Amino acid sequence: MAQAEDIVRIGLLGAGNVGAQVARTLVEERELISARVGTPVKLIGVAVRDPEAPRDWKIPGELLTTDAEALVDEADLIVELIGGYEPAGALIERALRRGAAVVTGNKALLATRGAELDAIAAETGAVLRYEASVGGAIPILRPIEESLSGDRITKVMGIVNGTTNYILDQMDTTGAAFGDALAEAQKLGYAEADPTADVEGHDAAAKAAILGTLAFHAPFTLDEVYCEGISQVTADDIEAAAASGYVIKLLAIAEKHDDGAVLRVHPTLLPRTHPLASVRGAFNAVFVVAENAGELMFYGQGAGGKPTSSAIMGDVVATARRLRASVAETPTVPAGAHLPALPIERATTQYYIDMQVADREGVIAEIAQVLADHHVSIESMRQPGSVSVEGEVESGESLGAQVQIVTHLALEKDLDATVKQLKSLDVVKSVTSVLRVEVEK
Ligand SMILES: NC(=O)c1ccc[n+]([C@@H]2O[C@H](COP(=O)([O-])OP(=O)(O)OC[C@H]3O[C@@H](n4cnc5c(N)ncnc54)[C@H](O)[C@@H]3O)[C@@H](O)[C@H]2O)c1
Ligand SMILES: N[C@@H](CCO)C(=O)O
Ligand code: NA
Repeated sequence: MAQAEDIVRIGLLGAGNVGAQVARTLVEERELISARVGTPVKLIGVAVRDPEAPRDWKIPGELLTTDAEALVDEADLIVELIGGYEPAGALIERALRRGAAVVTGNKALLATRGAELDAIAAETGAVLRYEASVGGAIPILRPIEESLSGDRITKVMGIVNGTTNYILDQMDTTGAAFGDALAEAQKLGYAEADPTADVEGHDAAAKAAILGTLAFHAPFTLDEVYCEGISQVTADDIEAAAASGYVIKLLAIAEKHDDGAVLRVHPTLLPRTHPLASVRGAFNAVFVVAENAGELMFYGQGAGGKPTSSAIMGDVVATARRLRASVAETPTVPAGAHLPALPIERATTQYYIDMQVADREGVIAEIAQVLADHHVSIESMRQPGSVSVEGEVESGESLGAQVQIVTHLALEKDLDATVKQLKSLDVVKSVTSVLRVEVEK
């Protein structure tokens, strides 16, 4: 596309939370960005759905258009910030097919059609970059793709959704109600257009698929990620966790095994001393473990218009430099690469089990035996004291007691079988919650 000393013509699709900030930077900081690229850059148009809509930054009227396709056909570099599958997917494909570069933050699309879009880009020699899609402002994809390209990554684990971290943090620290905390996260520009994607873990799962793909050099898709969101996490769970010295976080984990990889997203208990436990508000943090590098931690603002625009602009500068230099890129995921996604039953982690049990002798021994029978060993056990069951208690009936167990590392398959058998015991009235625990990084 652009030749040396040419102007790099940039087309922006979407001017919402992130897009408006990107437009502002491209207009107000045009000289700086051009100097960083080494070639003049120019924002030639901003495709929007409604030119009259109020925005966080007022875009000059002459840049606004509702004809996204025409803009795609004219620009050297397209920044896609509409989000969702369509029309974003078709517009990105259209740009790549004509060899134009694309910068996007669209994790939902990348986690479903990433390999296909990469293949189109490879075919036409177009550049496709998406640093903003994971961890907002945090430089995480480029370090994985470039800085760690001479090492073997074995695990990536982190807090990658700002909205849910904000909600859990507010519930934990201020006792805010779930709905109020979500409304605030939406107001602050952290949430997806449909916040179900955040709350049910789909956004984090898309990010897990992207992280796994780049870390393990093989394609993984959203539907290969085991996913549990935070809608089942109650204020009682958070309180019980706090009483035992834990905090609940939604973690995304991609773990390499000899014969594949387990990718999973679920609420997780972390000891308050764990580095990820202190990640507050909409901040994100990602641990990367590599054979030679050991443990690395990346931390920063994971959501919000301005922070995310920083990652978009980094990709814009890097891409515009590439257009100018016309250097071919070696793909991070080689054509034909394949690594099986393993089922959640293959995951190994620690577990927290909270139960209401009969308050009588021998109960603990009976429970311990069930765990032992399934090769699940106990790290710690608490009995926060007898608690009353709700409603009327007839005289002579036992009140029941609470038992909280944290296991050592166990296989998910064994844990499932353990919980199933515990539920069938007469002495176990109910298993109130089962949560995975990460004690180690
Ligand atoms: N907000 C964040 O913190 C954040 C962080 C990282 C990545 N992202 C991703 O960036 C993208 C944009 O996020 P956002 O928060 O800015 O979303 P947003 O909903 O605020 O903005 C999207 C904009 O696109 C517009 N739009 C919809 N259809 C259009 C069309 N056909 N043509 C032109 N414009 C159209 C909408 O009117 C809206 O203004 C999404 O893919 C999101 O997942 C967002
Ligand atoms: N909705 C996303 C935006 C950042 O990708 C989040 O809350 O993390
Ligand atoms: Na990022």
